[in-house]
Amino acid sequence: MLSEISLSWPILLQLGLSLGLLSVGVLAFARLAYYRVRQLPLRKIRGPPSPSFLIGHFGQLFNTAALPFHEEIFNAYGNIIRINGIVGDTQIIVSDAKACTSIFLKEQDIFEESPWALASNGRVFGLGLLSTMGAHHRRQRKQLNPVFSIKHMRAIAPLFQSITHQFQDVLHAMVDKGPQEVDMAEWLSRLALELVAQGGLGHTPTLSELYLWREWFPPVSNLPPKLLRFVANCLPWPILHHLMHISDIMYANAKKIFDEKKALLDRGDEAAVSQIGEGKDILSVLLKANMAAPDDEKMPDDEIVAQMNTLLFAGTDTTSSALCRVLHLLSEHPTIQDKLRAELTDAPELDYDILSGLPYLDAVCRESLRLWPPVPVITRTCRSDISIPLSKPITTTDGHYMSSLYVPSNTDVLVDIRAINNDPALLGEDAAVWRPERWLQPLPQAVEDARIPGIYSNTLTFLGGGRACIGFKYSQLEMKVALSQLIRSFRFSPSTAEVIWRYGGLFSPSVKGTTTMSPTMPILVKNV
Ligand code: HEM
Repeated sequence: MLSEISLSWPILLQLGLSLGLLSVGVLAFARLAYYRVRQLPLRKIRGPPSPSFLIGHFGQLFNTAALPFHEEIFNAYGNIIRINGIVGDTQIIVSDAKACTSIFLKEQDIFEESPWALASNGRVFGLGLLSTMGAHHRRQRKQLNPVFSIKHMRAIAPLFQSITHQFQDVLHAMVDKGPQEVDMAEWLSRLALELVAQGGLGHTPTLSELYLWREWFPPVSNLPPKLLRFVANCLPWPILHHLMHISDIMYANAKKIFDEKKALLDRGDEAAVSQIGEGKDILSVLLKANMAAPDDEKMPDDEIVAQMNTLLFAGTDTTSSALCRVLHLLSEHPTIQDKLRAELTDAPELDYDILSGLPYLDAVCRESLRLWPPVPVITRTCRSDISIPLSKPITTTDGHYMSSLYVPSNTDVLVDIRAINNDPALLGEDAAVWRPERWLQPLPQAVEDARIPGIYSNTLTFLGGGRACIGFKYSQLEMKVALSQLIRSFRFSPSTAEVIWRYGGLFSPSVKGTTTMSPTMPILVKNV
Protein backbone atom coordinates (compact mmCIF):
# COMPACT_ATOMS: atom_id res chain seq x y z
CA MET A 1 0.00 0.00 0.00
CA LEU A 2 2.79 2.36 1.04
CA SER A 3 4.79 1.67 -2.13
CA GLU A 4 1.65 2.31 -4.24
CA ILE A 5 1.28 5.76 -2.62
CA SER A 6 4.95 6.67 -3.08
CA LEU A 7 4.81 5.48 -6.72
CA SER A 8 1.81 7.65 -7.40
CA TRP A 9 3.56 10.91 -6.33
CA PRO A 10 5.65 11.33 -9.47
CA ILE A 11 2.62 10.44 -11.53
CA LEU A 12 0.54 12.99 -9.65
CA LEU A 13 3.25 15.58 -10.13
CA GLN A 14 3.41 14.83 -13.84
CA LEU A 15 -0.35 14.99 -14.08
CA GLY A 16 -0.41 18.31 -12.23
CA LEU A 17 2.27 19.76 -14.48
CA SER A 18 0.54 18.54 -17.63
CA LEU A 19 -2.77 19.99 -16.45
CA GLY A 20 -1.06 23.28 -15.61
CA LEU A 21 0.58 23.47 -19.03
CA LEU A 22 -2.66 22.49 -20.72
CA SER A 23 -4.62 25.24 -18.92
CA VAL A 24 -1.95 27.82 -19.82
CA GLY A 25 -2.19 26.64 -23.44
CA VAL A 26 -6.01 26.72 -23.44
CA LEU A 27 -6.03 30.19 -21.86
CA ALA A 28 -3.47 31.48 -24.38
CA PHE A 29 -5.47 29.95 -27.24
CA ALA A 30 -8.75 31.41 -25.90
CA ARG A 31 -7.13 34.84 -25.58
CA LEU A 32 -5.76 34.61 -29.13
CA ALA A 33 -9.12 33.43 -30.48
CA TYR A 34 -10.87 36.27 -28.61
CA TYR A 35 -8.65 38.89 -30.25
CA ARG A 36 -8.88 37.29 -33.67
CA VAL A 37 -12.70 37.26 -33.46
CA ARG A 38 -12.73 40.91 -32.39
CA GLN A 39 -10.60 41.70 -35.44
CA LEU A 40 -13.13 40.13 -37.85
CA PRO A 41 -14.50 43.53 -39.04
CA LEU A 42 -10.99 44.36 -40.32
CA ARG A 43 -11.18 41.45 -42.77
CA LYS A 44 -13.47 43.62 -44.92
CA ILE A 45 -10.61 45.93 -45.69
CA ARG A 46 -8.81 45.11 -48.92
CA GLY A 47 -5.26 43.86 -48.85
CA PRO A 48 -2.89 41.32 -50.37
CA PRO A 49 -3.57 37.61 -49.75
CA SER A 50 -1.53 36.28 -46.82
CA PRO A 51 1.35 34.02 -47.88
CA SER A 52 1.69 32.35 -44.45
CA PHE A 53 -0.56 31.77 -41.45
CA LEU A 54 2.43 31.79 -39.09
CA ILE A 55 4.16 35.01 -40.10
CA GLY A 56 1.58 36.64 -42.37
CA HIS A 57 3.15 39.36 -44.54
CA PHE A 58 6.03 40.09 -42.16
CA GLY A 59 8.55 38.34 -44.43
CA GLN A 60 7.56 40.64 -47.31
CA LEU A 61 7.10 43.84 -45.29
CA PHE A 62 10.20 43.78 -43.12
CA ASN A 63 13.26 42.86 -45.07
CA THR A 64 16.01 44.96 -46.55
CA ALA A 65 14.52 44.74 -50.06
CA ALA A 66 10.91 45.38 -48.98
CA LEU A 67 10.37 48.78 -50.63
CA PRO A 68 8.92 47.43 -53.94
CA PHE A 69 6.37 45.38 -51.96
CA HIS A 70 5.29 48.47 -49.99
CA GLU A 71 4.93 50.42 -53.24
CA GLU A 72 3.09 47.57 -54.96
CA ILE A 73 0.44 47.23 -52.25
CA PHE A 74 0.03 51.01 -52.01
CA ASN A 75 -0.62 51.16 -55.77
CA ALA A 76 -3.02 48.22 -55.59
CA TYR A 77 -4.98 49.00 -52.41
CA GLY A 78 -4.48 52.69 -51.61
CA ASN A 79 -4.22 54.51 -48.29
CA ILE A 80 -5.78 51.86 -46.02
CA ILE A 81 -4.48 48.31 -46.44
CA ARG A 82 -5.18 45.13 -44.48
CA ILE A 83 -2.19 42.89 -43.88
CA ASN A 84 -1.49 39.89 -41.66
CA GLY A 85 0.93 39.60 -38.77
CA ILE A 86 1.89 36.63 -36.61
CA VAL A 87 -0.57 33.66 -36.38
CA GLY A 88 -3.51 35.25 -38.12
CA ASP A 89 -3.20 38.70 -36.51
CA THR A 90 -4.75 41.44 -38.66
CA GLN A 91 -2.99 44.78 -38.95
CA ILE A 92 -3.63 47.93 -40.95
CA ILE A 93 -1.21 50.02 -43.01
CA VAL A 94 -2.33 53.65 -43.00
CA SER A 95 -1.27 56.53 -45.25
CA ASP A 96 -4.51 58.54 -45.09
CA ALA A 97 -3.97 62.09 -43.74
CA LYS A 98 -7.22 62.30 -41.77
CA ALA A 99 -6.65 58.89 -40.16
CA CYS A 100 -3.13 60.04 -39.24
CA THR A 101 -4.60 63.15 -37.60
CA SER A 102 -6.59 60.85 -35.30
CA ILE A 103 -3.60 58.58 -34.69
CA PHE A 104 -1.06 61.29 -33.88
CA LEU A 105 -3.15 64.21 -32.63
CA LYS A 106 -6.78 63.71 -31.67
CA GLU A 107 -6.57 60.17 -30.29
CA GLN A 108 -2.88 59.93 -29.50
CA ASP A 109 -3.53 58.45 -26.06
CA ILE A 110 -5.38 55.56 -27.73
CA PHE A 111 -2.82 55.05 -30.51
CA GLU A 112 0.27 54.79 -28.31
CA GLU A 113 3.72 53.38 -28.94
CA SER A 114 3.52 49.57 -29.21
CA PRO A 115 4.02 47.72 -25.89
CA TRP A 116 6.90 45.60 -27.25
CA ALA A 117 8.71 48.76 -28.42
CA LEU A 118 8.25 50.47 -25.04
CA ALA A 119 9.53 47.36 -23.24
CA SER A 120 12.55 46.78 -25.44
CA ASN A 121 13.50 50.48 -25.49
CA GLY A 122 13.21 50.51 -21.71
CA ARG A 123 15.61 47.58 -21.43
CA VAL A 124 18.21 49.17 -23.70
CA PHE A 125 18.02 52.89 -22.90
CA GLY A 126 16.29 53.06 -19.52
CA LEU A 127 13.21 55.17 -18.84
CA GLY A 128 13.76 57.78 -21.55
CA LEU A 129 11.34 59.34 -24.04
CA LEU A 130 11.17 56.19 -26.18
CA SER A 131 10.12 54.01 -23.23
CA THR A 132 7.50 56.05 -21.39
CA MET A 133 3.91 56.95 -22.25
CA GLY A 134 0.95 59.00 -21.03
CA ALA A 135 1.48 61.52 -18.22
CA HIS A 136 5.03 60.27 -17.53
CA HIS A 137 6.02 60.86 -21.17
CA ARG A 138 4.37 64.32 -21.21
CA ARG A 139 6.27 65.33 -18.05
CA GLN A 140 9.57 64.30 -19.63
CA ARG A 141 8.77 66.17 -22.86
CA LYS A 142 7.93 69.31 -20.89
CA GLN A 143 11.40 69.28 -19.34
CA LEU A 144 13.26 68.41 -22.52
CA ASN A 145 11.43 70.73 -24.96
CA PRO A 146 13.27 73.95 -23.98
CA VAL A 147 16.62 72.24 -24.59
CA PHE A 148 15.65 71.95 -28.27
CA SER A 149 14.42 75.54 -28.61
CA ILE A 150 15.55 77.86 -31.43
CA LYS A 151 17.39 79.97 -28.84
CA HIS A 152 19.43 76.96 -27.84
CA MET A 153 19.99 75.88 -31.46
CA ARG A 154 21.38 79.33 -32.22
CA ALA A 155 23.77 78.99 -29.28
CA ILE A 156 24.95 75.52 -30.27
CA ALA A 157 25.49 76.29 -34.00
CA PRO A 158 29.16 77.43 -33.60
CA LEU A 159 29.96 74.12 -31.88
CA PHE A 160 28.47 72.23 -34.85
CA GLN A 161 30.51 74.40 -37.22
CA SER A 162 33.76 73.66 -35.45
CA ILE A 163 33.12 69.88 -35.24
CA THR A 164 32.26 69.78 -38.95
CA HIS A 165 35.42 71.81 -39.76
CA GLN A 166 37.56 69.11 -38.15
CA PHE A 167 35.93 66.44 -40.31
CA GLN A 168 36.27 68.66 -43.37
CA ASP A 169 40.03 68.96 -42.76
CA VAL A 170 40.37 65.17 -42.69
CA LEU A 171 38.44 64.88 -45.96
CA HIS A 172 40.60 67.62 -47.53
CA ALA A 173 43.73 65.68 -46.62
CA MET A 174 42.26 62.54 -48.22
CA VAL A 175 41.52 64.15 -51.59
CA ASP A 176 44.41 66.59 -51.63
CA LYS A 177 46.31 64.75 -54.35
CA GLY A 178 43.30 64.19 -56.61
CA PRO A 179 39.75 62.76 -56.68
CA GLN A 180 39.22 59.80 -54.34
CA GLU A 181 36.43 57.30 -53.73
CA VAL A 182 35.44 57.84 -50.12
CA ASP A 183 32.97 55.83 -48.05
CA MET A 184 30.84 58.82 -47.09
CA ALA A 185 28.48 56.63 -45.02
CA GLU A 186 31.24 55.87 -42.53
CA TRP A 187 32.37 59.49 -42.56
CA LEU A 188 28.86 60.90 -42.04
CA SER A 189 27.96 58.34 -39.37
CA ARG A 190 30.97 59.43 -37.36
CA LEU A 191 30.11 63.09 -37.88
CA ALA A 192 26.47 62.54 -36.81
CA LEU A 193 27.58 60.60 -33.73
CA GLU A 194 30.06 63.31 -32.80
CA LEU A 195 27.44 66.06 -33.26
CA VAL A 196 24.90 64.30 -31.03
CA ALA A 197 27.51 63.22 -28.50
CA GLN A 198 29.24 66.59 -28.10
CA GLY A 199 26.06 68.59 -28.56
CA GLY A 200 24.07 66.17 -26.42
CA LEU A 201 26.39 64.87 -23.74
CA GLY A 202 29.09 67.47 -24.05
CA HIS A 203 31.48 64.57 -24.48
CA THR A 204 33.37 63.05 -27.36
CA PRO A 205 32.20 59.47 -27.98
CA THR A 206 34.06 56.21 -27.52
CA LEU A 207 31.22 54.10 -28.86
CA SER A 208 31.34 54.61 -32.60
CA GLU A 209 30.30 51.02 -33.23
CA LEU A 210 26.95 51.22 -31.47
CA TYR A 211 24.97 52.75 -34.34
CA LEU A 212 25.55 49.64 -36.40
CA TRP A 213 23.49 47.45 -34.12
CA ARG A 214 20.31 49.29 -33.47
CA GLU A 215 18.31 47.54 -36.17
CA TRP A 216 19.20 44.16 -34.74
CA PHE A 217 17.46 44.66 -31.47
CA PRO A 218 14.69 42.07 -31.25
CA PRO A 219 11.40 42.54 -29.41
CA VAL A 220 12.80 41.29 -26.10
CA SER A 221 10.04 40.30 -23.72
CA ASN A 222 9.14 41.86 -20.40
CA LEU A 223 11.35 39.58 -18.32
CA PRO A 224 12.74 41.00 -15.06
CA PRO A 225 16.26 42.40 -15.71
CA LYS A 226 18.16 39.64 -13.91
CA LEU A 227 16.19 36.85 -15.58
CA LEU A 228 16.49 38.58 -18.96
CA ARG A 229 20.26 38.78 -18.52
CA PHE A 230 20.42 35.10 -17.50
CA VAL A 231 18.32 33.99 -20.49
CA ALA A 232 20.29 36.22 -22.88
CA ASN A 233 23.60 34.84 -21.61
CA CYS A 234 22.37 31.26 -22.10
CA LEU A 235 21.19 31.85 -25.67
CA PRO A 236 23.82 31.03 -28.33
CA TRP A 237 23.20 34.35 -30.08
CA PRO A 238 26.31 36.51 -30.49
CA ILE A 239 24.40 39.57 -31.73
CA LEU A 240 22.27 39.57 -28.58
CA HIS A 241 25.38 39.26 -26.39
CA HIS A 242 26.94 42.11 -28.31
CA LEU A 243 23.83 44.24 -27.83
CA MET A 244 23.73 43.54 -24.09
CA HIS A 245 27.40 44.47 -23.94
CA ILE A 246 26.79 47.73 -25.84
CA SER A 247 23.81 48.54 -23.64
CA ASP A 248 26.02 48.02 -20.54
CA ILE A 249 28.84 50.19 -21.90
CA MET A 250 26.36 52.86 -23.00
CA TYR A 251 24.78 53.01 -19.60
CA ALA A 252 28.15 53.03 -17.81
CA ASN A 253 29.51 55.78 -20.09
CA ALA A 254 26.43 57.99 -19.90
CA LYS A 255 26.29 57.50 -16.12
CA LYS A 256 29.98 58.39 -15.74
CA ILE A 257 29.61 61.57 -17.82
CA PHE A 258 26.43 62.43 -15.95
CA ASP A 259 28.07 61.92 -12.52
CA GLU A 260 31.10 64.03 -13.48
CA LYS A 261 28.97 66.88 -14.81
CA LYS A 262 26.59 66.79 -11.89
CA ALA A 263 29.46 66.87 -9.40
CA LEU A 264 31.00 69.88 -11.19
CA LEU A 265 27.69 71.71 -11.30
CA ASP A 266 27.00 70.89 -7.64
CA ARG A 267 30.39 72.46 -6.85
CA GLY A 268 29.47 75.46 -9.03
CA ASP A 269 32.43 74.74 -11.36
CA GLU A 270 30.91 76.16 -14.59
CA ALA A 271 34.32 76.67 -16.23
CA ALA A 272 35.10 72.96 -16.07
CA VAL A 273 31.66 72.02 -17.39
CA SER A 274 32.32 74.21 -20.42
CA GLN A 275 35.52 72.45 -21.42
CA ILE A 276 33.81 70.02 -23.79
CA GLY A 277 30.66 70.97 -25.63
CA GLU A 278 31.23 74.56 -24.50
CA GLY A 279 28.70 74.02 -21.70
CA LYS A 280 25.83 74.41 -24.20
CA ASP A 281 25.32 70.69 -24.69
CA ILE A 282 21.91 69.22 -23.92
CA LEU A 283 23.08 67.42 -20.79
CA SER A 284 24.55 70.57 -19.19
CA VAL A 285 21.48 72.64 -20.07
CA LEU A 286 19.14 69.91 -18.85
CA LEU A 287 21.04 69.43 -15.61
CA LYS A 288 20.95 73.14 -14.86
CA ALA A 289 17.22 73.35 -15.70
CA ASN A 290 16.53 70.28 -13.57
CA MET A 291 18.37 71.75 -10.61
CA ALA A 292 16.28 74.92 -10.90
CA ALA A 293 12.94 73.04 -11.39
CA PRO A 294 10.44 72.71 -8.51
CA ASP A 295 10.86 69.41 -6.62
CA ASP A 296 7.71 67.78 -8.01
CA GLU A 297 8.88 68.40 -11.60
CA LYS A 298 12.48 67.25 -11.19
CA MET A 299 13.54 64.26 -13.29
CA PRO A 300 15.30 61.53 -11.29
CA ASP A 301 19.00 61.02 -12.15
CA ASP A 302 18.45 57.65 -13.86
CA GLU A 303 15.86 59.20 -16.19
CA ILE A 304 18.31 61.91 -17.23
CA VAL A 305 20.90 59.23 -18.03
CA ALA A 306 18.19 57.35 -19.99
CA GLN A 307 17.42 60.51 -21.99
CA MET A 308 21.06 60.78 -22.99
CA ASN A 309 21.14 57.17 -24.21
CA THR A 310 17.86 57.76 -26.06
CA LEU A 311 19.16 60.88 -27.81
CA LEU A 312 22.35 59.13 -28.88
CA PHE A 313 20.38 56.35 -30.52
CA ALA A 314 17.47 58.37 -31.88
CA GLY A 315 19.70 61.14 -33.21
CA THR A 316 22.68 59.41 -34.77
CA ASP A 317 21.52 56.90 -37.40
CA THR A 318 18.59 59.05 -38.50
CA THR A 319 20.71 62.11 -39.23
CA SER A 320 23.50 60.17 -40.91
CA SER A 321 20.95 58.32 -43.06
CA ALA A 322 19.44 61.68 -44.08
CA LEU A 323 22.83 63.22 -44.84
CA CYS A 324 23.90 60.18 -46.88
CA ARG A 325 20.69 60.39 -48.87
CA VAL A 326 21.13 64.09 -49.72
CA LEU A 327 24.73 63.57 -50.73
CA HIS A 328 23.81 60.55 -52.85
CA LEU A 329 21.06 62.51 -54.61
CA LEU A 330 23.33 65.52 -55.14
CA SER A 331 26.04 63.29 -56.60
CA GLU A 332 23.51 62.00 -59.14
CA HIS A 333 22.20 65.49 -59.97
CA PRO A 334 25.25 67.69 -60.74
CA THR A 335 23.15 70.66 -61.91
CA ILE A 336 21.31 70.83 -58.60
CA GLN A 337 24.61 70.38 -56.76
CA ASP A 338 26.11 73.34 -58.67
CA LYS A 339 23.06 75.52 -57.99
CA LEU A 340 23.31 74.74 -54.28
CA ARG A 341 27.06 75.44 -54.28
CA ALA A 342 26.44 78.81 -55.92
CA GLU A 343 23.94 79.78 -53.21
CA LEU A 344 26.33 78.69 -50.44
CA THR A 345 29.37 80.40 -51.96
CA ASP A 346 27.46 83.67 -52.33
CA ALA A 347 26.33 83.62 -48.68
CA PRO A 348 28.34 86.10 -46.60
CA GLU A 349 28.69 83.91 -43.53
CA LEU A 350 27.12 80.65 -42.47
CA ASP A 351 25.82 81.40 -38.97
CA TYR A 352 22.51 79.99 -37.71
CA ASP A 353 20.26 82.73 -39.08
CA ILE A 354 21.88 82.90 -42.51
CA LEU A 355 21.88 79.10 -42.85
CA SER A 356 18.21 78.92 -41.88
CA GLY A 357 17.34 81.58 -44.46
CA LEU A 358 19.02 80.00 -47.52
CA PRO A 359 16.07 78.99 -49.73
CA TYR A 360 17.75 76.44 -51.99
CA LEU A 361 19.58 74.65 -49.16
CA ASP A 362 16.24 74.46 -47.37
CA ALA A 363 14.49 73.16 -50.50
CA VAL A 364 17.14 70.46 -51.02
CA CYS A 365 16.73 69.28 -47.39
CA ARG A 366 12.93 69.35 -47.50
CA GLU A 367 12.72 67.50 -50.79
CA SER A 368 15.16 64.78 -49.69
CA LEU A 369 13.39 64.28 -46.36
CA ARG A 370 10.01 64.20 -48.11
CA LEU A 371 10.89 61.71 -50.83
CA TRP A 372 13.15 59.57 -48.67
CA PRO A 373 12.18 59.85 -44.99
CA PRO A 374 14.97 58.07 -43.06
CA VAL A 375 12.32 56.30 -40.92
CA PRO A 376 9.90 55.00 -43.58
CA VAL A 377 7.28 53.35 -41.36
CA ILE A 378 6.30 53.38 -37.67
CA THR A 379 3.90 51.27 -35.61
CA ARG A 380 1.29 52.23 -33.03
CA THR A 381 -0.94 49.87 -31.03
CA CYS A 382 -4.58 50.82 -30.54
CA ARG A 383 -5.39 50.72 -26.79
CA SER A 384 -9.22 50.70 -27.02
CA ASP A 385 -11.90 50.18 -29.70
CA ILE A 386 -12.33 53.27 -31.83
CA SER A 387 -13.67 54.52 -35.18
CA ILE A 388 -11.56 57.09 -36.98
CA PRO A 389 -12.66 59.20 -39.96
CA LEU A 390 -10.93 58.86 -43.36
CA SER A 391 -10.09 61.58 -45.89
CA LYS A 392 -11.88 59.66 -48.64
CA PRO A 393 -14.09 56.55 -48.46
CA ILE A 394 -12.56 53.17 -49.24
CA THR A 395 -14.24 50.24 -50.99
CA THR A 396 -14.53 47.11 -48.86
CA THR A 397 -14.06 43.50 -50.05
CA ASP A 398 -17.87 43.16 -50.37
CA GLY A 399 -18.13 46.27 -52.54
CA HIS A 400 -19.45 48.73 -49.92
CA TYR A 401 -18.05 52.18 -49.15
CA MET A 402 -16.50 52.90 -45.76
CA SER A 403 -15.85 56.51 -44.69
CA SER A 404 -14.46 55.68 -41.25
CA LEU A 405 -12.20 52.93 -40.03
CA TYR A 406 -13.15 50.81 -37.03
CA VAL A 407 -10.02 49.70 -35.14
CA PRO A 408 -10.48 47.14 -32.33
CA SER A 409 -8.22 47.44 -29.28
CA ASN A 410 -4.85 45.68 -29.48
CA THR A 411 -4.63 46.15 -33.25
CA ASP A 412 -1.27 47.26 -34.59
CA VAL A 413 -1.42 50.13 -37.05
CA LEU A 414 1.56 50.72 -39.33
CA VAL A 415 1.84 54.29 -40.57
CA ASP A 416 3.56 54.37 -43.95
CA ILE A 417 5.38 57.68 -43.70
CA ARG A 418 6.97 57.33 -47.13
CA ALA A 419 3.62 56.62 -48.82
CA ILE A 420 1.92 59.68 -47.35
CA ASN A 421 4.90 61.94 -48.20
CA ASN A 422 4.84 60.66 -51.79
CA ASP A 423 1.13 60.36 -52.44
CA PRO A 424 0.50 61.35 -56.11
CA ALA A 425 -3.13 62.15 -55.19
CA LEU A 426 -1.75 65.05 -53.12
CA LEU A 427 1.45 66.08 -54.86
CA GLY A 428 0.60 65.24 -58.46
CA GLU A 429 2.16 62.92 -60.99
CA ASP A 430 5.74 63.96 -60.22
CA ALA A 431 5.43 62.97 -56.53
CA ALA A 432 8.15 60.32 -56.94
CA VAL A 433 10.61 62.74 -58.57
CA TRP A 434 13.32 64.45 -56.51
CA ARG A 435 12.71 68.08 -57.43
CA PRO A 436 13.85 70.65 -54.80
CA GLU A 437 12.28 73.45 -56.89
CA ARG A 438 8.81 72.34 -55.77
CA TRP A 439 9.53 74.01 -52.42
CA LEU A 440 10.29 77.37 -54.03
CA GLN A 441 6.67 77.76 -55.12
CA PRO A 442 3.33 77.14 -53.37
CA LEU A 443 2.52 73.44 -52.89
CA PRO A 444 -0.55 72.02 -54.70
CA GLN A 445 -3.85 72.92 -53.05
CA ALA A 446 -4.52 69.20 -52.42
CA VAL A 447 -1.52 69.06 -50.07
CA GLU A 448 -2.75 72.09 -48.11
CA ASP A 449 -6.29 70.68 -47.98
CA ALA A 450 -5.10 67.26 -46.76
CA ARG A 451 -3.72 68.80 -43.54
CA ILE A 452 -1.05 66.18 -42.95
CA PRO A 453 -0.50 66.27 -39.16
CA GLY A 454 3.32 66.45 -39.30
CA ILE A 455 5.55 69.03 -37.64
CA TYR A 456 7.68 69.46 -40.77
CA SER A 457 6.65 70.78 -44.16
CA ASN A 458 3.39 68.92 -44.78
CA THR A 459 5.21 65.61 -44.33
CA LEU A 460 5.28 62.94 -41.63
CA THR A 461 9.07 62.58 -41.72
CA PHE A 462 9.40 63.77 -38.10
CA LEU A 463 5.85 62.71 -37.23
CA GLY A 464 3.40 64.96 -35.36
CA GLY A 465 1.70 65.17 -31.99
CA GLY A 466 3.03 64.36 -28.54
CA ARG A 467 5.56 61.79 -29.75
CA ALA A 468 6.89 63.78 -32.71
CA CYS A 469 10.66 63.92 -33.09
CA ILE A 470 11.94 66.21 -30.36
CA GLY A 471 15.28 66.60 -32.16
CA PHE A 472 13.96 67.82 -35.48
CA LYS A 473 15.39 71.35 -35.27
CA TYR A 474 18.65 69.90 -33.99
CA SER A 475 18.84 67.57 -37.00
CA GLN A 476 17.96 70.39 -39.41
CA LEU A 477 20.85 72.41 -38.03
CA GLU A 478 23.22 69.43 -38.23
CA MET A 479 22.25 68.79 -41.85
CA LYS A 480 22.53 72.40 -42.93
CA VAL A 481 25.90 72.94 -41.23
CA ALA A 482 27.32 69.71 -42.66
CA LEU A 483 25.97 70.26 -46.19
CA SER A 484 27.02 73.90 -46.33
CA GLN A 485 30.62 73.07 -45.48
CA LEU A 486 30.83 69.96 -47.66
CA ILE A 487 29.25 71.38 -50.80
CA ARG A 488 31.28 74.58 -50.65
CA SER A 489 34.54 72.65 -50.45
CA PHE A 490 34.01 69.44 -52.42
CA ARG A 491 32.38 68.13 -55.57
CA PHE A 492 30.60 64.78 -55.24
CA SER A 493 29.92 62.36 -58.10
CA PRO A 494 28.78 58.72 -58.34
CA SER A 495 31.41 56.06 -57.75
CA THR A 496 31.86 53.02 -59.97
CA ALA A 497 30.09 50.85 -57.37
CA GLU A 498 26.28 50.92 -57.43
CA VAL A 499 24.81 52.29 -54.19
CA ILE A 500 21.50 50.74 -53.15
CA TRP A 501 19.32 51.57 -50.12
CA ARG A 502 18.29 48.94 -47.61
CA TYR A 503 14.76 49.18 -46.25
CA GLY A 504 14.20 48.69 -42.51
CA GLY A 505 13.45 50.66 -39.35
CA LEU A 506 15.79 53.06 -41.09
CA PHE A 507 16.92 53.41 -44.71
CA SER A 508 20.63 52.69 -44.96
CA PRO A 509 23.00 52.81 -47.93
CA SER A 510 24.92 49.81 -49.15
CA VAL A 511 26.83 48.60 -52.19
CA LYS A 512 24.91 46.30 -54.53
CA GLY A 513 26.08 42.71 -54.21
CA THR A 514 27.64 43.08 -50.73
CA THR A 515 26.24 41.54 -47.57
CA THR A 516 27.71 43.71 -44.81
CA MET A 517 25.09 45.32 -42.58
CA SER A 518 27.20 48.44 -41.92
CA PRO A 519 26.06 51.45 -43.94
CA THR A 520 28.42 51.91 -46.92
CA MET A 521 28.29 54.62 -49.58
CA PRO A 522 31.33 55.09 -51.82
CA ILE A 523 31.28 58.46 -53.57
CA LEU A 524 33.87 60.15 -55.75
CA VAL A 525 35.08 63.26 -53.93
CA LYS A 526 37.28 66.04 -55.31
CA ASN A 527 38.21 69.49 -54.12
CA VAL A 528 36.20 72.33 -55.64
C1 HEM B 1 16.73 63.38 -40.05
C2 HEM B 1 16.83 63.07 -38.79
C3 HEM B 1 15.71 62.51 -37.94
C4 HEM B 1 14.55 61.90 -38.31
C5 HEM B 1 14.04 61.60 -39.71
C6 HEM B 1 13.84 61.57 -37.08
C7 HEM B 1 12.59 60.96 -37.06
C8 HEM B 1 11.93 60.62 -35.90
C9 HEM B 1 10.67 59.92 -35.86
C10 HEM B 1 9.88 59.44 -37.07
C11 HEM B 1 10.33 59.78 -34.57
C12 HEM B 1 9.09 59.06 -34.01
C13 HEM B 1 9.44 57.64 -33.65
C14 HEM B 1 8.30 56.89 -33.04
O1 HEM B 1 7.45 57.47 -32.38
O2 HEM B 1 8.26 55.68 -33.20
C15 HEM B 1 11.38 60.38 -33.77
C16 HEM B 1 11.39 60.42 -32.40
C17 HEM B 1 12.44 60.92 -31.66
N1 HEM B 1 13.57 61.54 -32.14
FE1 HEM B 1 14.01 61.88 -34.07
N2 HEM B 1 14.57 61.98 -36.02
C18 HEM B 1 15.73 62.58 -36.49
C19 HEM B 1 16.72 63.16 -35.74
C20 HEM B 1 16.75 63.23 -34.37
C21 HEM B 1 17.78 63.86 -33.58
C22 HEM B 1 19.00 64.59 -34.16
C23 HEM B 1 17.46 63.66 -32.27
C24 HEM B 1 18.19 64.12 -31.02
C25 HEM B 1 19.21 64.90 -30.95
C26 HEM B 1 16.22 62.91 -32.24
C27 HEM B 1 15.57 62.52 -31.09
C28 HEM B 1 14.36 61.87 -31.07
C29 HEM B 1 13.70 61.45 -29.84
C30 HEM B 1 14.25 61.62 -28.44
C31 HEM B 1 12.51 60.86 -30.22
C32 HEM B 1 11.44 60.29 -29.30
C33 HEM B 1 10.42 61.38 -29.04
C34 HEM B 1 9.29 60.95 -28.13
O3 HEM B 1 8.89 59.79 -28.13
O4 HEM B 1 8.79 61.84 -27.43
N3 HEM B 1 15.81 62.68 -33.52
N4 HEM B 1 12.34 60.89 -34.62
